[in-house]
Amino acid sequence: MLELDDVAAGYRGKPVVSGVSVSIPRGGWLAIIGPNGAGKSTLLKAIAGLVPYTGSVMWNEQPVQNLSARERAKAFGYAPQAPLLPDGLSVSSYALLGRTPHLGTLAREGPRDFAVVQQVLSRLDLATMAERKLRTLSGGERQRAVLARVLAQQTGILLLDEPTTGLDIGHAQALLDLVDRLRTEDGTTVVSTLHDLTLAGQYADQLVLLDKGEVVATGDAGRVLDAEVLARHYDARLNVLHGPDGTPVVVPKRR
Ligand SMILES: Nc1ncnc2c1ncn2[C@@H]1O[C@H](COP(=O)(O)OP(=O)(O)OP(=O)(O)O)[C@@H](O)[C@H]1O
Repeated sequence: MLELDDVAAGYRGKPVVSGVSVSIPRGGWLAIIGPNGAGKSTLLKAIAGLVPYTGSVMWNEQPVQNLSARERAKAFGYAPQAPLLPDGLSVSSYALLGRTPHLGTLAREGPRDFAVVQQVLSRLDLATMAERKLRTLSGGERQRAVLARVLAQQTGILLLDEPTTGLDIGHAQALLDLVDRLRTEDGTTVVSTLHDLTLAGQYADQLVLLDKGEVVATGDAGRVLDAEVLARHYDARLNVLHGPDGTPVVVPKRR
């Protein structure tokens, strides 16, 4: 269980997000949605321990501040929105970095580590470019390499900042399906920001809508993806239709 209670976070002592309280059960998926600048990435970074916060973040009933660096790296896998990549590294060497928290002091990677990396690369459609340098990849391929490193980390919680940015619809679906499988098979807990509201509703079982740093709606997709609520907070013209299984489909309306 990941529990946030009255979390506020920001920069140089000035909060940009506040009053966030939410519980995500093991294997749950929380999508943080909201307009640009609402504070989504900041909230994710606070959970990852990368920006200071007030309030509490508990993992399995323990404050995460009490975790050692290694425990934290085993518990939290964080994929930032636009990471700086070591361009000269190959895709497989980069993904192998995700195994670091699992190695003993001074220990080298073993067969299991290589097997995990190989499996993740193949699931992300990167197996054929395992030996390519990161600088030679396309934008979407680089994005998938970042996710490969985080997935190879095999953490209890995945914190994914806009994981589908730059991915075509097929690769976006493959990635989200893979993450979904990890949570159902391994009980991985997922917190992700997502701009694609339809995908957020399809994959997450809980959504938090942030606007100007505050939670303005929370609950399942049927509740949060409400046309009037979204139009107001995104300042957008849109309709919410419903797919055959009842999931909301958010459609922009041209003037
Ligand atoms: N390092 C920083 N120092 C100061 N202010 C920052 C910093 N990073 C973000 N901010 C500000 O905090 C606010 C929230 O930013 P954040 O990146 O969390 O928003 P977001 O909801 O993820 O936006 P987007 O959808 O555009 O990615 C914005 O006003 C942003 O300008």
